[in-house]
Amino acid sequence: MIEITNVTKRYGTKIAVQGLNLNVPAGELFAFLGPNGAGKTTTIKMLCGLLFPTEGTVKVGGYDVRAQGDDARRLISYVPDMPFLYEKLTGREFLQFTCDLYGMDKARAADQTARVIETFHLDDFVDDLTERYSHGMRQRTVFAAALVHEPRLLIADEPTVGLDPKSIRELKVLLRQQAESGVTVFLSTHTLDIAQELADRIGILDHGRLLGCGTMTDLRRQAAMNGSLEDLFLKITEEAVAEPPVKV
Ligand SMILES: Nc1ncnc2c1ncn2[C@@H]1O[C@H](COP(=O)(O)OP(=O)(O)OP(=O)(O)O)[C@@H](O)[C@H]1O
Repeated sequence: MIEITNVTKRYGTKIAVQGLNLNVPAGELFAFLGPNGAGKTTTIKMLCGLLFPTEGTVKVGGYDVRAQGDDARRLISYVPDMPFLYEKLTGREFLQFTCDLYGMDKARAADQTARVIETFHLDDFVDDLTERYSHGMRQRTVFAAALVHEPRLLIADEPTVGLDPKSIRELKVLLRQQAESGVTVFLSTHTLDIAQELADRIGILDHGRLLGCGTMTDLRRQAAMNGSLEDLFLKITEEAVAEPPVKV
């Protein structure tokens, strides 16, 4: 579903992503980790077509994000770490607006809107203006909007930050269910225990280079140690200096 091939992204002389190769198959829950400034957001923006690589290609669902952007974007939903809602719309109006953006016909939009309102337990507040929502209510509404058009690739940047334990549990269940239903989930996070618990595979990026990528077993083998993802992450990033990037 995701094919990133030899991608480098420069901002002027600054190299944010360097020689990145990464394939993520359909239905995988992939966690993308890295210290601050590693290049995660830059990579995500290239996946969504918000930025283009300086070198290399990014494909989603077989579509080149640059040359066939409309086709690629139809498959994608992106939930950024600071989700945006139109404050003067109600949650329901925001969902309708999202359905319109994706060109959904009225019947499908109505069915899908009802489905996500139920899934995310929005009934109690979906007809209130979103400016009155708490962080958790906003996050649930944003995820509902992200899934209302049934994307094939769901990209979520730090989705659990600021949520209470029950909402985190619900979100974790939802992300796994999405992956099991065939949706590719690309999760960028600093919360390593969530990545360890949820992800099929984990990629570790630092200074724009992919230092490690695989299952927990693969990463333990690479780091030559048994430990938590936190232990592996610290070892791999600390040992990374001057190591060549991993090709996946
Ligand atoms: N618009 C920009 N212009 C110049 N440099 C940028 C720009 N955006 C990002 N960078 C730089 O590119 C590098 C990668 O940034 P990016 O935001 O992709 O990292 P990140 O892994 O998402 O970090 P964080 O975890 O802190 O959000 C950083 O050194 C950052 O300063």
